[in-house]
Amino acid sequence: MPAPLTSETIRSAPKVLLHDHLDGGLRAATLIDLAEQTGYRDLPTTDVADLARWFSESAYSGSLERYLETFTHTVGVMQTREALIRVASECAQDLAADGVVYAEVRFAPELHVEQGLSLAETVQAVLDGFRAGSAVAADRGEFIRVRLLLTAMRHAARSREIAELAVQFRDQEVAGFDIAGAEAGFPPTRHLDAFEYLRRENAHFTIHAGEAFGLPSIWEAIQWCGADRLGHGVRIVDDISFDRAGEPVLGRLAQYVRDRRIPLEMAPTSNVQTGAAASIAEHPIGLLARLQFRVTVNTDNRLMSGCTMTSEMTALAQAFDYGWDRLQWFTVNAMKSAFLPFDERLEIIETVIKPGYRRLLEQG
Ligand SMILES: O=c1[nH]cnc2c1ncn2[C@@H]1O[C@H](CO)[C@@H](O)[C@H]1O
Ligand SMILES: [Zn+2]
Repeated sequence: MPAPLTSETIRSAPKVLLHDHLDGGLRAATLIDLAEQTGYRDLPTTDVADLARWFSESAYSGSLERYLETFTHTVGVMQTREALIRVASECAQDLAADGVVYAEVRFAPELHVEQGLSLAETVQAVLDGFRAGSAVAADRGEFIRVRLLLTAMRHAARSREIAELAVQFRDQEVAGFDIAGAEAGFPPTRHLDAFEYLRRENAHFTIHAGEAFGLPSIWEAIQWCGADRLGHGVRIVDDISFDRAGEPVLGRLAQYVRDRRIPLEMAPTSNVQTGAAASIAEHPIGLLARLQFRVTVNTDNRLMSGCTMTSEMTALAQAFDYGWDRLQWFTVNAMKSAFLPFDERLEIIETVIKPGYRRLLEQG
Protein backbone atom coordinates (compact mmCIF):
# COMPACT_ATOMS: atom_id res chain seq x y z
CA MET A 1 0.00 0.00 0.00
CA PRO A 2 1.40 3.41 -0.90
CA ALA A 3 1.87 5.92 1.90
CA PRO A 4 -0.96 8.51 2.05
CA LEU A 5 -0.08 11.93 0.64
CA THR A 6 0.19 14.24 3.61
CA SER A 7 2.48 17.17 4.36
CA GLU A 8 4.61 14.84 6.46
CA THR A 9 5.03 12.12 3.84
CA ILE A 10 5.57 14.69 1.09
CA ARG A 11 8.24 16.34 3.23
CA SER A 12 10.02 12.99 3.47
CA ALA A 13 9.97 12.50 -0.32
CA PRO A 14 13.10 13.61 -2.19
CA LYS A 15 12.48 16.88 -3.99
CA VAL A 16 14.44 19.00 -6.47
CA LEU A 17 14.26 22.79 -6.59
CA LEU A 18 15.52 24.79 -9.59
CA HIS A 19 14.05 28.23 -8.94
CA ASP A 20 14.50 29.79 -5.51
CA HIS A 21 15.73 33.34 -4.80
CA LEU A 22 18.17 33.67 -1.91
CA ASP A 23 16.81 37.14 -1.08
CA GLY A 24 13.26 35.76 -1.20
CA GLY A 25 13.85 32.97 1.28
CA LEU A 26 15.15 34.49 4.52
CA ARG A 27 13.67 33.41 7.82
CA ALA A 28 11.62 36.33 9.17
CA ALA A 29 13.50 36.05 12.48
CA THR A 30 16.85 36.31 10.70
CA LEU A 31 15.71 39.37 8.80
CA ILE A 32 14.86 41.05 12.11
CA ASP A 33 18.19 40.02 13.66
CA LEU A 34 20.18 41.25 10.69
CA ALA A 35 18.27 44.53 10.57
CA GLU A 36 19.26 45.13 14.17
CA GLN A 37 22.89 44.13 13.61
CA THR A 38 23.35 46.16 10.44
CA GLY A 39 21.39 49.22 11.52
CA TYR A 40 18.63 48.76 8.92
CA ARG A 41 15.68 50.81 10.18
CA ASP A 42 12.96 50.40 7.55
CA LEU A 43 11.32 47.07 8.45
CA PRO A 44 7.52 47.41 8.65
CA THR A 45 7.54 45.55 12.02
CA THR A 46 10.00 43.70 14.24
CA ASP A 47 7.58 41.00 15.37
CA VAL A 48 8.45 37.70 13.68
CA ALA A 49 4.89 36.50 13.02
CA ASP A 50 3.69 39.96 11.97
CA LEU A 51 6.62 40.35 9.60
CA ALA A 52 6.05 36.97 7.96
CA ARG A 53 2.39 37.90 7.54
CA TRP A 54 3.28 41.33 6.16
CA PHE A 55 5.42 39.72 3.45
CA SER A 56 2.87 37.21 2.30
CA GLU A 57 0.04 39.77 2.38
CA SER A 58 2.06 42.37 0.47
CA ALA A 59 3.06 39.74 -2.06
CA TYR A 60 -0.60 39.07 -2.93
CA SER A 61 -0.57 42.16 -5.06
CA GLY A 62 -1.65 40.89 -8.45
CA SER A 63 1.33 42.60 -10.04
CA LEU A 64 4.96 41.57 -10.40
CA GLU A 65 6.18 45.13 -9.92
CA ARG A 66 4.44 45.46 -6.55
CA TYR A 67 5.47 41.96 -5.54
CA LEU A 68 9.10 42.95 -6.12
CA GLU A 69 8.87 46.03 -3.87
CA THR A 70 9.08 43.84 -0.76
CA PHE A 71 12.64 42.79 -1.68
CA THR A 72 13.93 46.20 -0.58
CA HIS A 73 13.90 44.90 2.99
CA THR A 74 15.65 41.58 2.42
CA VAL A 75 18.25 43.06 0.10
CA GLY A 76 18.66 45.93 2.57
CA VAL A 77 20.09 43.65 5.27
CA MET A 78 22.14 41.41 2.94
CA GLN A 79 25.06 43.78 2.42
CA THR A 80 27.87 42.23 4.44
CA ARG A 81 29.85 39.02 4.12
CA GLU A 82 28.53 37.79 7.48
CA ALA A 83 24.90 38.45 6.56
CA LEU A 84 25.26 36.69 3.20
CA ILE A 85 26.93 33.68 4.82
CA ARG A 86 24.20 33.39 7.43
CA VAL A 87 21.34 33.70 4.94
CA ALA A 88 22.94 31.18 2.56
CA SER A 89 23.72 28.73 5.35
CA GLU A 90 20.16 28.87 6.70
CA CYS A 91 18.83 28.51 3.17
CA ALA A 92 20.72 25.22 2.69
CA GLN A 93 19.58 24.00 6.11
CA ASP A 94 15.93 24.93 5.55
CA LEU A 95 15.81 23.31 2.13
CA ALA A 96 17.44 20.13 3.46
CA ALA A 97 14.92 19.98 6.32
CA ASP A 98 12.17 20.35 3.70
CA GLY A 99 13.39 17.20 1.94
CA VAL A 100 15.09 18.98 -0.96
CA VAL A 101 18.00 16.82 -2.17
CA TYR A 102 19.23 19.13 -4.93
CA ALA A 103 18.70 22.88 -5.20
CA GLU A 104 19.75 25.69 -7.51
CA VAL A 105 19.40 28.94 -5.60
CA ARG A 106 19.86 32.29 -7.31
CA PHE A 107 20.78 35.80 -6.23
CA ALA A 108 21.81 39.03 -7.91
CA PRO A 109 25.35 40.04 -6.86
CA GLU A 110 24.83 43.60 -8.12
CA LEU A 111 22.19 44.17 -5.39
CA HIS A 112 24.61 43.38 -2.55
CA VAL A 113 27.45 45.85 -3.09
CA GLU A 114 25.98 48.88 -1.27
CA GLN A 115 28.41 48.60 1.64
CA GLY A 116 31.58 47.95 -0.29
CA LEU A 117 31.65 44.24 -1.12
CA SER A 118 32.89 43.47 -4.61
CA LEU A 119 30.71 41.35 -6.89
CA ALA A 120 33.11 38.42 -6.50
CA GLU A 121 33.08 38.78 -2.70
CA THR A 122 29.30 38.50 -2.60
CA VAL A 123 29.49 35.27 -4.62
CA GLN A 124 32.24 33.85 -2.42
CA ALA A 125 30.24 34.62 0.74
CA VAL A 126 27.12 32.89 -0.56
CA LEU A 127 29.10 29.83 -1.65
CA ASP A 128 30.78 29.66 1.78
CA GLY A 129 27.34 29.88 3.40
CA PHE A 130 25.95 27.05 1.26
CA ARG A 131 28.89 24.82 2.19
CA ALA A 132 28.48 25.56 5.90
CA GLY A 133 24.72 25.01 5.81
CA SER A 134 24.99 21.77 3.83
CA ALA A 135 27.49 20.48 6.38
CA VAL A 136 25.16 21.30 9.28
CA ALA A 137 22.35 19.49 7.48
CA ALA A 138 24.55 16.46 6.79
CA ASP A 139 25.34 16.24 10.51
CA ARG A 140 21.60 15.90 11.05
CA GLY A 141 21.41 13.14 8.46
CA GLU A 142 19.86 15.37 5.78
CA PHE A 143 21.78 15.39 2.52
CA ILE A 144 21.51 18.22 0.07
CA ARG A 145 23.58 19.45 -2.85
CA VAL A 146 23.23 23.18 -3.52
CA ARG A 147 24.37 25.09 -6.59
CA LEU A 148 24.26 28.82 -7.19
CA LEU A 149 22.87 30.72 -10.18
CA LEU A 150 23.91 34.32 -10.69
CA THR A 151 21.10 36.69 -11.62
CA ALA A 152 21.42 40.00 -13.44
CA MET A 153 18.64 42.54 -13.05
CA ARG A 154 16.86 43.12 -16.35
CA HIS A 155 16.28 46.86 -15.82
CA ALA A 156 20.00 47.41 -15.16
CA ALA A 157 22.99 47.14 -17.47
CA ARG A 158 25.36 44.78 -15.72
CA SER A 159 24.32 41.50 -17.31
CA ARG A 160 27.53 40.95 -19.31
CA GLU A 161 29.62 41.53 -16.19
CA ILE A 162 27.49 39.12 -14.14
CA ALA A 163 27.65 36.54 -16.93
CA GLU A 164 31.45 36.77 -16.83
CA LEU A 165 31.33 36.29 -13.07
CA ALA A 166 29.26 33.13 -13.53
CA VAL A 167 31.89 31.76 -15.92
CA GLN A 168 34.70 32.78 -13.57
CA PHE A 169 33.07 30.78 -10.73
CA ARG A 170 31.83 27.85 -12.83
CA ASP A 171 34.18 25.35 -11.17
CA GLN A 172 33.13 26.53 -7.70
CA GLU A 173 29.48 25.56 -7.56
CA VAL A 174 28.09 28.35 -9.71
CA ALA A 175 25.98 26.37 -12.16
CA GLY A 176 24.50 29.09 -14.35
CA PHE A 177 23.00 32.50 -14.99
CA ASP A 178 19.56 34.15 -15.02
CA ILE A 179 17.87 37.51 -15.52
CA ALA A 180 15.10 38.68 -13.19
CA GLY A 181 13.13 41.77 -12.21
CA ALA A 182 10.22 43.54 -13.90
CA GLU A 183 9.46 41.85 -17.21
CA ALA A 184 7.16 44.25 -19.06
CA GLY A 185 9.29 46.83 -20.87
CA PHE A 186 12.51 44.88 -20.32
CA PRO A 187 12.67 42.19 -23.01
CA PRO A 188 15.39 39.54 -22.70
CA THR A 189 17.04 40.73 -25.95
CA ARG A 190 18.28 43.81 -24.04
CA HIS A 191 20.83 41.36 -22.63
CA LEU A 192 21.70 39.53 -25.82
CA ASP A 193 25.37 40.30 -25.41
CA ALA A 194 25.46 38.41 -22.09
CA PHE A 195 23.61 35.40 -23.53
CA GLU A 196 25.81 35.22 -26.62
CA TYR A 197 28.88 35.35 -24.42
CA LEU A 198 27.54 32.51 -22.25
CA ARG A 199 26.75 30.36 -25.28
CA ARG A 200 30.28 30.84 -26.59
CA GLU A 201 31.51 29.72 -23.16
CA ASN A 202 29.26 26.63 -23.24
CA ALA A 203 27.58 27.91 -20.07
CA HIS A 204 23.98 27.39 -18.95
CA PHE A 205 21.31 29.98 -18.35
CA THR A 206 17.63 30.38 -17.62
CA ILE A 207 15.50 33.47 -18.21
CA HIS A 208 12.47 34.70 -16.25
CA ALA A 209 9.93 34.88 -19.08
CA GLY A 210 6.20 34.50 -19.56
CA GLU A 211 5.39 35.54 -15.99
CA ALA A 212 4.23 39.16 -16.21
CA PHE A 213 4.45 39.35 -20.00
CA GLY A 214 3.28 36.97 -22.67
CA LEU A 215 4.45 34.99 -25.66
CA PRO A 216 6.86 37.55 -27.20
CA SER A 217 8.95 37.37 -24.04
CA ILE A 218 9.07 33.57 -24.14
CA TRP A 219 9.83 33.58 -27.86
CA GLU A 220 12.72 36.03 -27.44
CA ALA A 221 14.11 34.09 -24.48
CA ILE A 222 14.24 30.89 -26.50
CA GLN A 223 14.77 31.88 -30.12
CA TRP A 224 16.92 34.99 -29.75
CA CYS A 225 18.70 34.38 -26.49
CA GLY A 226 18.90 30.58 -26.48
CA ALA A 227 17.71 29.99 -22.92
CA ASP A 228 18.14 26.45 -21.58
CA ARG A 229 15.09 26.87 -19.33
CA LEU A 230 12.27 29.34 -18.69
CA GLY A 231 11.67 30.95 -15.31
CA HIS A 232 7.90 30.38 -14.91
CA GLY A 233 6.90 30.34 -18.61
CA VAL A 234 3.28 30.27 -17.42
CA ARG A 235 1.99 32.30 -20.37
CA ILE A 236 2.92 29.57 -22.83
CA VAL A 237 -0.73 28.55 -22.37
CA ASP A 238 -1.64 31.61 -24.46
CA ASP A 239 -0.37 29.55 -27.40
CA ILE A 240 -2.68 26.63 -26.65
CA SER A 241 -6.30 26.70 -27.81
CA PHE A 242 -9.10 24.14 -27.80
CA ASP A 243 -10.96 22.75 -30.79
CA ARG A 244 -14.69 22.14 -30.86
CA ALA A 245 -14.29 18.72 -29.30
CA GLY A 246 -12.40 20.35 -26.42
CA GLU A 247 -9.05 18.88 -27.53
CA PRO A 248 -6.01 21.10 -26.99
CA VAL A 249 -4.33 22.52 -30.09
CA LEU A 250 -0.72 23.70 -29.71
CA GLY A 251 0.54 26.76 -31.58
CA ARG A 252 4.04 26.66 -33.07
CA LEU A 253 5.82 28.15 -30.08
CA ALA A 254 4.08 25.88 -27.58
CA GLN A 255 4.87 22.94 -29.82
CA TYR A 256 8.52 23.97 -30.01
CA VAL A 257 8.77 24.31 -26.23
CA ARG A 258 7.27 20.87 -25.75
CA ASP A 259 9.22 19.20 -28.57
CA ARG A 260 12.54 20.57 -27.36
CA ARG A 261 11.67 19.56 -23.77
CA ILE A 262 12.36 23.13 -22.56
CA PRO A 263 11.97 23.06 -18.77
CA LEU A 264 9.36 25.36 -17.24
CA GLU A 265 10.27 26.48 -13.71
CA MET A 266 6.78 27.01 -12.32
CA ALA A 267 6.05 28.37 -8.86
CA PRO A 268 2.29 28.06 -8.20
CA THR A 269 1.86 30.33 -5.14
CA SER A 270 4.15 33.04 -6.52
CA ASN A 271 2.30 32.92 -9.83
CA VAL A 272 -1.02 33.45 -8.05
CA GLN A 273 0.44 36.36 -6.05
CA THR A 274 1.75 38.19 -9.12
CA GLY A 275 -1.44 37.52 -11.08
CA ALA A 276 0.17 35.10 -13.55
CA ALA A 277 -2.43 32.50 -12.50
CA ALA A 278 -5.91 32.98 -11.00
CA SER A 279 -5.59 30.27 -8.33
CA ILE A 280 -3.67 27.06 -7.69
CA ALA A 281 -6.60 25.01 -9.00
CA GLU A 282 -6.68 27.09 -12.20
CA HIS A 283 -2.89 27.18 -12.59
CA PRO A 284 -1.75 26.23 -16.12
CA ILE A 285 0.52 23.61 -14.56
CA GLY A 286 -2.45 21.19 -14.59
CA LEU A 287 -2.91 21.43 -18.37
CA LEU A 288 0.81 21.60 -19.12
CA ALA A 289 1.57 18.51 -17.03
CA ARG A 290 -1.27 16.65 -18.75
CA LEU A 291 0.23 17.62 -22.13
CA GLN A 292 3.63 16.41 -20.94
CA PHE A 293 5.53 19.67 -21.12
CA ARG A 294 8.77 19.48 -19.11
CA VAL A 295 7.13 21.04 -16.04
CA THR A 296 8.93 21.52 -12.70
CA VAL A 297 7.61 22.75 -9.34
CA ASN A 298 9.42 25.54 -7.47
CA THR A 299 9.12 27.91 -4.53
CA ASP A 300 10.45 31.14 -6.13
CA ASN A 301 10.40 33.10 -2.85
CA ARG A 302 9.73 31.15 0.32
CA LEU A 303 9.39 34.23 2.54
CA MET A 304 7.14 36.29 0.25
CA SER A 305 5.02 33.31 -0.73
CA GLY A 306 5.03 31.74 2.74
CA CYS A 307 5.72 28.42 1.06
CA THR A 308 8.09 25.46 0.96
CA MET A 309 8.64 22.71 -1.62
CA THR A 310 6.48 20.53 0.61
CA SER A 311 3.61 23.02 0.75
CA GLU A 312 3.72 23.63 -3.03
CA MET A 313 3.69 19.90 -3.79
CA THR A 314 0.93 19.32 -1.21
CA ALA A 315 -1.22 22.11 -2.66
CA LEU A 316 -0.82 20.68 -6.18
CA ALA A 317 -1.60 17.15 -5.03
CA GLN A 318 -4.81 18.44 -3.45
CA ALA A 319 -5.85 20.70 -6.31
CA PHE A 320 -5.21 18.19 -9.09
CA ASP A 321 -5.58 14.92 -7.20
CA TYR A 322 -1.96 13.98 -7.92
CA GLY A 323 -0.41 10.78 -6.58
CA TRP A 324 3.21 9.80 -5.91
CA ASP A 325 3.76 8.99 -9.59
CA ARG A 326 3.08 12.63 -10.54
CA LEU A 327 5.23 14.03 -7.73
CA GLN A 328 8.07 11.74 -8.79
CA TRP A 329 7.57 12.88 -12.40
CA PHE A 330 7.92 16.56 -11.37
CA THR A 331 11.03 15.69 -9.39
CA VAL A 332 12.70 13.68 -12.15
CA ASN A 333 11.79 16.44 -14.63
CA ALA A 334 13.58 18.94 -12.42
CA MET A 335 16.63 16.76 -11.92
CA LYS A 336 16.90 16.13 -15.67
CA SER A 337 16.76 19.89 -16.20
CA ALA A 338 19.39 20.84 -13.62
CA PHE A 339 22.56 22.68 -14.66
CA LEU A 340 24.65 19.84 -13.25
CA PRO A 341 26.71 17.46 -15.41
CA PHE A 342 24.63 14.66 -16.96
CA ASP A 343 26.30 11.86 -15.01
CA GLU A 344 25.65 13.60 -11.68
CA ARG A 345 22.00 14.18 -12.56
CA LEU A 346 21.58 10.55 -13.46
CA GLU A 347 23.21 9.42 -10.26
CA ILE A 348 20.82 11.48 -8.12
CA ILE A 349 17.82 10.18 -10.07
CA GLU A 350 18.87 6.53 -9.73
CA THR A 351 20.33 6.51 -6.22
CA VAL A 352 18.20 9.09 -4.40
CA ILE A 353 14.97 10.02 -6.18
CA LYS A 354 13.71 6.68 -7.50
CA PRO A 355 14.49 4.70 -4.32
CA GLY A 356 12.87 7.49 -2.25
CA TYR A 357 9.58 7.31 -4.12
CA ARG A 358 9.71 3.51 -4.29
CA ARG A 359 9.84 3.47 -0.48
CA LEU A 360 6.76 5.68 -0.27
CA LEU A 361 4.88 3.60 -2.83
CA GLU A 362 5.60 0.38 -0.98
CA GLN A 363 4.99 1.69 2.53
CA GLY A 364 2.11 0.75 4.80
O1 LIG B 1 9.21 35.97 -9.68
C1 LIG B 1 10.09 36.83 -9.92
N1 LIG B 1 10.12 37.43 -11.13
C2 LIG B 1 11.05 38.35 -11.47
N2 LIG B 1 11.99 38.77 -10.61
C3 LIG B 1 12.00 38.21 -9.38
C4 LIG B 1 11.08 37.24 -8.99
N3 LIG B 1 11.35 36.91 -7.72
C5 LIG B 1 12.40 37.63 -7.34
N4 LIG B 1 12.80 38.44 -8.34
C6 LIG B 1 13.89 39.43 -8.33
O2 LIG B 1 15.12 38.74 -8.38
C7 LIG B 1 16.05 39.42 -7.57
C8 LIG B 1 17.25 38.54 -7.27
O3 LIG B 1 16.93 37.41 -6.53
C9 LIG B 1 15.20 39.84 -6.37
O4 LIG B 1 15.81 40.88 -5.65
C10 LIG B 1 13.92 40.28 -7.06
O5 LIG B 1 14.01 41.64 -7.45
ZN1 LIG C 1 11.89 34.03 -9.77
